[in-house]
Amino acid sequence: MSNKIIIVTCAIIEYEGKVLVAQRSETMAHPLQWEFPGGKLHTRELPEKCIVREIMEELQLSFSIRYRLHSCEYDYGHKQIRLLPFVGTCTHKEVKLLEHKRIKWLEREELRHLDWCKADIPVLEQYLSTRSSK
Ligand SMILES: Nc1nc2c([nH]c(=O)n2[C@H]2C[C@H](O)[C@@H](COP(=O)(O)OP(=O)(O)OP(=O)(O)O)O2)c(=O)[nH]1
Repeated sequence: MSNKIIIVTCAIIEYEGKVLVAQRSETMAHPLQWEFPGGKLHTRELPEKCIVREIMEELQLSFSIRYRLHSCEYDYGHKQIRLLPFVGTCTHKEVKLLEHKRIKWLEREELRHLDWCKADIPVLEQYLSTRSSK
């Protein structure tokens, strides 16, 4: 059990009916696992600003938020993460990979087949259960 909570924003980016997923590189924490891209909230930063900044910094994509999902906490033992998920879109699908190993655009039925970071599983389930009603 860890008492240090790291606040992390993440983006579920939808474009032409597909969803962007990103594979963490060998040198990152959770190497080669899949995630919704994003990053740590800076001091006094609004989560909405953070996620737009991170998606530009990591993928050179301009992210527009459509709605938020509930935050999800996960305890990795040595660190505790609170993920703040945002669902939105972007203006094109070509990315520049500045941190990740690769990305994929997947149908939502394909999303469960990946080796996800553990903290992302409840975010994914929440997204799959709410998306069709939005
Ligand atoms: N971005 C992101 N991080 C996640 C997800 N799931 C998950 O467990 N994490 C963890 C991995 C890291 O421990 C932490 C986020 O760190 P990061 O390395 O992506 O964030 P960052 O770009 O702001 O980090 P830094 O290199 O600037 O310190 O949250 C996710 O879906 N997206």
